[in-house]
Amino acid sequence: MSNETVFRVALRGEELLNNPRFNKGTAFTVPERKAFGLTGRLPSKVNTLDEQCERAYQQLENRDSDIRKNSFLQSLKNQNMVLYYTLLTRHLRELIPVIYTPTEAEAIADYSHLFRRSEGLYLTFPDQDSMEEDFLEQTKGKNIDLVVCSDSEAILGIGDQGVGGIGISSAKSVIYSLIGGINPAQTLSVVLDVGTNNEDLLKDHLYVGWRNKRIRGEEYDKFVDKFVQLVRKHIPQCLLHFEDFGVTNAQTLLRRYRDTHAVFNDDIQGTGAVTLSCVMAAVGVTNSKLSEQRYIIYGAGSAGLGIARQLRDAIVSTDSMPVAEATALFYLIDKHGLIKQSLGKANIRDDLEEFVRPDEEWVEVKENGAGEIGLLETIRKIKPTVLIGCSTHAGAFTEEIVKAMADGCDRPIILPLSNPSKLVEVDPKDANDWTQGKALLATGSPFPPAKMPNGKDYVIAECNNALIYPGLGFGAIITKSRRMTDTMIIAGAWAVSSDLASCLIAVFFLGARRLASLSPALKDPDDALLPDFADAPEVNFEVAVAVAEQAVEEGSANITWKTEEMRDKVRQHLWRPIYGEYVYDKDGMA
Ligand SMILES: NC(=O)C1=CN([C@@H]2O[C@H](COP(=O)(O)OP(=O)(O)OC[C@H]3O[C@@H](n4cnc5c(N)ncnc54)[C@H](O)[C@@H]3O)[C@@H](O)[C@H]2O)C=CC1
Ligand SMILES: CC(=O)C(=O)O
Ligand SMILES: [Mg+2]
Repeated sequence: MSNETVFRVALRGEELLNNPRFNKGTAFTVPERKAFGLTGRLPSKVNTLDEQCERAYQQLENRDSDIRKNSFLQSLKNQNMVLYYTLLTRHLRELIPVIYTPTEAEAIADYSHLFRRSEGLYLTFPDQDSMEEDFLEQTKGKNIDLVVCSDSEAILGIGDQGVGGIGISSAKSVIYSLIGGINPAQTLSVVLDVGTNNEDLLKDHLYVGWRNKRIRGEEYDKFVDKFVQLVRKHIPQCLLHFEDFGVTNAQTLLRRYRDTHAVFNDDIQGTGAVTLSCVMAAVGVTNSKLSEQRYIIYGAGSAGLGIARQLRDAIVSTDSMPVAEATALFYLIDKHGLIKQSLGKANIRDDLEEFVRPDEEWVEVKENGAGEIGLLETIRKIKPTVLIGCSTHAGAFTEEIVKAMADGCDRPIILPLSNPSKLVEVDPKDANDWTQGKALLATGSPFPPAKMPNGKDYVIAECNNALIYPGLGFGAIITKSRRMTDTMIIAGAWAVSSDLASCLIAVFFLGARRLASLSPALKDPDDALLPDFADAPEVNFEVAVAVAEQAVEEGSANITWKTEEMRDKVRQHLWRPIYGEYVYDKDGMA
């Protein structure tokens, strides 16, 4: 059970007050104060958690900017974990943007100036000889279920942030607990500090990371491998989540480790899953099928390729379309324009091979001023129904582009997904106005509602992987906690091929379908394409149940839960922030 109500605790006095996991501050009861040597260390009033929340919220509201609120919440997290998560839970919609995108991007970019205290495990390239010791210092006896790691090369859309990338590992871990229900004490946030190519950081004398150019090639691979092998050796049952790696390493690491450990790349798989849910909901509104769309993916990096593959795989499995035919529905555009044969090997990454368009398709299309087939040329020729942005190219979907989309179909599906908000490909309000409310829209960061021509609000769904990865991960964790290695093997018989990634993709697909089924737009076509983040815990509960059901049904987990008891079983594993009752025990938790 994740929510014990009586804790045997070995800490006393200052040590207890300084431990965020166990500290209750003014909520320590009188008997606890006596038992733990706290009476003289606290003011006499015993507060309820409600009162503490009220006070903390007032203090938060006094901060005049989101970045200051972010710092305040960071401090609170370091002081009192239950209060931190309770406050976030009670003001979820308001505070997610403060602890996650867009504000966390600002906090990461200014990490070395805002730094106060450690947020997790910092593994630095020159210190690799002591990696195992450092790793064990933070993991021993903790029963870690989840490790979130980043090498910081591609943080959100703001690029290489060096050691500051610990901020994204830590924010993603918090979201797992807040929305997914994973016990925060059983998560570990890691930054792999392999240097940085961010000149501003290298020049900054206050930079707290390793001041060195980014390590590449064999040295990098060995360093990351050393870390992954430690995870496998010491916490073999955990889910290892990769976040915001550069696109080449992201693909390579997923490929390299997916057969031997439960690894998950959020930018590829999580984004693919949430975008699939969003597009499923949108085609529900237009009363069409995934296989009846033509897709442009603008920005063919980790997210773009993950989305293309996830949508393509879904088309193959739901609409029974052959793989080659489904793949041909996709047009990927990157920095050098449409990805087509004549761009040549030098401009096309190997992993994009299957999506390369044949040149003969474009011989009659006039290139743009840069000598490329750009976004506009592609839209005019193929009349896409879906346009997805994950390019970090702010404002790329101009009025001309958006109107060209609307010229080609009645209800264009336009998803500018780049984060943070300032990098969005188009402000959804503009896209809505330019198409007289016809565009079906969702963004990667939160935006205010747009106005429909009839004066009604059009709620802009947030199509962010955080709406689905906590449930996917939680479902996978409770499933794999029994015997993950067997899961890989057994799932092979069920899934497309015998590797864990295929199993997870299949399982994720079910999670995505469950999320899509919760779309408000399916009840009212003018409503949001995805559920609101305020409902994210309930939504992710459903996702976790779907994932667990699938894992049990296919026999990929050694658990005997019956379908009808699945919801209760998943619920029992959910962690929620509550203060337990403490009993002093010198051999208890510390
Ligand atoms: N909403 C969500 O859940 C998610 C959103 N994202 C966002 O998507 C964006 C990309 O993220 P990743 O794929 O992880 O980064 P990435 O660096 O792997 O990919 C970005 C791609 O865009 C291309 N690109 C850059 N400028 C371009 C331009 N002017 N025209 C066309 N392509 C261009 C790059 O060459 C690269 O291939 C970021 O802003 C990120 O925050 C990423 C993951 C999840
Ligand atoms: C949401 C996310 O993972 C990103 O923007 O990178
Ligand atoms: Mg990311």
